[in-house]
Amino acid sequence: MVSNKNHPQCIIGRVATLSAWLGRNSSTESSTVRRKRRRRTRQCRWTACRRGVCVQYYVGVWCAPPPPPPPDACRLLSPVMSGAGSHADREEDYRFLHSMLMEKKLHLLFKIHERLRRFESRCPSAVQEHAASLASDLAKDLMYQSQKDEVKELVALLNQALFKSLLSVHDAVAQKDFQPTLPPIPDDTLEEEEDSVKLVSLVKTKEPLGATIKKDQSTGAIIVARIMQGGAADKSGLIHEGDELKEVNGVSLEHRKPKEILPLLARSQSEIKFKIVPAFDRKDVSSNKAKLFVRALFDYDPGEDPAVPCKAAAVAFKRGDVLQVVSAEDDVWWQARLLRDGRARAGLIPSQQLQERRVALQRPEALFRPRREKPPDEGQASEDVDYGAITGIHIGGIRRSFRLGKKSSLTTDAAGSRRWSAGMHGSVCPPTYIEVMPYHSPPEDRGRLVVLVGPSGVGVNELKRRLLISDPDRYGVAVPHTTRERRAREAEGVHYHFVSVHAFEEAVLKHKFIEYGRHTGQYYGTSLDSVHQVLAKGKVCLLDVHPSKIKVVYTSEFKPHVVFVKPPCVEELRLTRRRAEAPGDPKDTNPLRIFSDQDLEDMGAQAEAIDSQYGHLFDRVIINSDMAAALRELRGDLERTEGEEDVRWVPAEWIRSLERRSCGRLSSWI
Ligand SMILES: Nc1ncnc2c1ncn2[C@@H]1O[C@H](COP(=O)(O)OP(=O)(O)OP(=O)(O)O)[C@@H](O)[C@H]1O
Repeated sequence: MVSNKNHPQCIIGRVATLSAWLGRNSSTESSTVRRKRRRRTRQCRWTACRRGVCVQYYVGVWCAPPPPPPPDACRLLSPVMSGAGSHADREEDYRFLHSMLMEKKLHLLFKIHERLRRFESRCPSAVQEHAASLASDLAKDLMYQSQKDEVKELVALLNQALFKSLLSVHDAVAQKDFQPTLPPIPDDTLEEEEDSVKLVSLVKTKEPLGATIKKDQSTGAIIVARIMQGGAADKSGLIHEGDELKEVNGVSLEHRKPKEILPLLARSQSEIKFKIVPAFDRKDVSSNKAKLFVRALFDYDPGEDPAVPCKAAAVAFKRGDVLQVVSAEDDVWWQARLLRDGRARAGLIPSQQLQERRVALQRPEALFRPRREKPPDEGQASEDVDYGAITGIHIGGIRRSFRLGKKSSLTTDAAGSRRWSAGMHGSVCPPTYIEVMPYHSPPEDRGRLVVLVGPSGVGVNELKRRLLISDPDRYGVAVPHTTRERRAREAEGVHYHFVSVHAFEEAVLKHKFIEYGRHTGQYYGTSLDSVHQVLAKGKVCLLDVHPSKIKVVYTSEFKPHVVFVKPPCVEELRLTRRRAEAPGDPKDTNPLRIFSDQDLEDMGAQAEAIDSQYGHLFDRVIINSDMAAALRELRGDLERTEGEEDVRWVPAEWIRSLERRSCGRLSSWI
């Protein structure tokens, strides 16, 4: 709100004359005057009309036409370059000079310089430095003078908090009142050997300072170790990492330990004064504000971390949380904001490197063993229960999944862990962070892949079946392939794709299956093509797979929504599952699925193993205690994610699948 000296007409000028305008119809102003006024005024005004009376309020700056631009400094670079060729002896020198002078940042600097020069030449100065008090006086005067609606409206406007803030900002700028006034520097402040001491005075608020300090082991000096981005120290722009703190509120910090300094800060009332020796080679971190978003693949509680430099400055998070990394400069501790927290202030989190080291120290050796590929017969298929007629609708693909068999003999803890570690690790990368980006699915993108995973017997099939019945137009399942004979009432492409052994094995070799297995000498499998067919109909394709197969469809092409169906605690399982009925045809030869105590315990153990190894891929966890409630939750979740209100954080690799290099820093991990 600064105006040009030659045209000193700013808001205060207008407000001061408003009382004289009241009651005057705007039509009394000549159209030429109005035109001129409009031309000179930036487009920030509003009009109040009451009973034919029109009052115009102007907010803004009256500007003079801009002076002619000075010669473009960027254009000067071309002749410099063409002349440089003859002076540069070596091709290498010329190329260096060329890249330096043609650097985009250099050109931007020139542009900024030119703009500043142009602005400076206008000598802007405020015509009124006390707009806020003037407006407040005016409001008081008007309040008792007239009962007209226009007067009341003007008084209301002048009393608006936003308007008052605007005027006080104007006054602060006009008075160049940008910082609290510092007391004069005492004569004895500068010791002889210190030629560069800075006195910083910060107004104390409830907000923490947002900085950590440490003692330099070699010199004993107290050094600013970290400045949290968005914190009070960062916003002040006056304290930087590496600065040496000499005094706090006049108290010397010599021979003091960092923990003795905190009480000094706490003791100060309205202002904290620092005497600082600025860091010699301070890096400019302001240009380095990263826009890196990551999803945490582990839980982190600073309270439990003895190595964190400052627990209060650290951020606690849960696996699956999205964090914005604002500084990854430090190899050990990054600074990040927790998105669900909504706070602007960043805190410390372990860097990817640190977390990898920690995991490597903790992980049992078994996890580093090379992965053993299982032959398809080994536990991949357990049984095949045919589809059934569900309330009159034949729905293909309802079957017991090829997930690890519930009748597996691998039920002991040791066997269970062997099973998970051997078959489910796609990689030996330790889980740290995965780079993610926000993704809004386009409204026309109706087809969607939903992957359901869970331990055997938890109810994945039952949930899928009920979801299909609830809305067969919206949901679909991939029709599986089999090499067994077609039975009566079975239709090709509806219940199964019946193919020869040769065709099946050829498809296996061409990696056309998401998963496949053998049962009683026959192949069964779910192909990528059959998923495509469901999606092509604009339906949500429900796919239940063994968790180790998520990675086959965890691609930018499918962008699946992964739901983990989790069992409740064993006591609750006992109550709800003891005599659970099997899905499908009630005339089925095995209508009841009987769960022994051991089965229920195994289910819980499997769920834990799946969760710990694949949890980072889950978009949603649904606990299937009461079937109706779980179904409601699943439907609600799918409907919500189909809508536009939820932003999905998907692996950056999906979004930038064409620019693989960009993910080099944080490789995605499955
Ligand atoms: N919340 C529940 N309450 C009671 N019974 C349930 C519940 N959820 C599932 N069941 C029952 O548990 C049995 C197993 O369910 P389902 O076949 O859906 O499991 P699954 O996870 O698909 O197992 P698998 O992969 O081994 O086929 C079924 O008889 C089903 O009716």
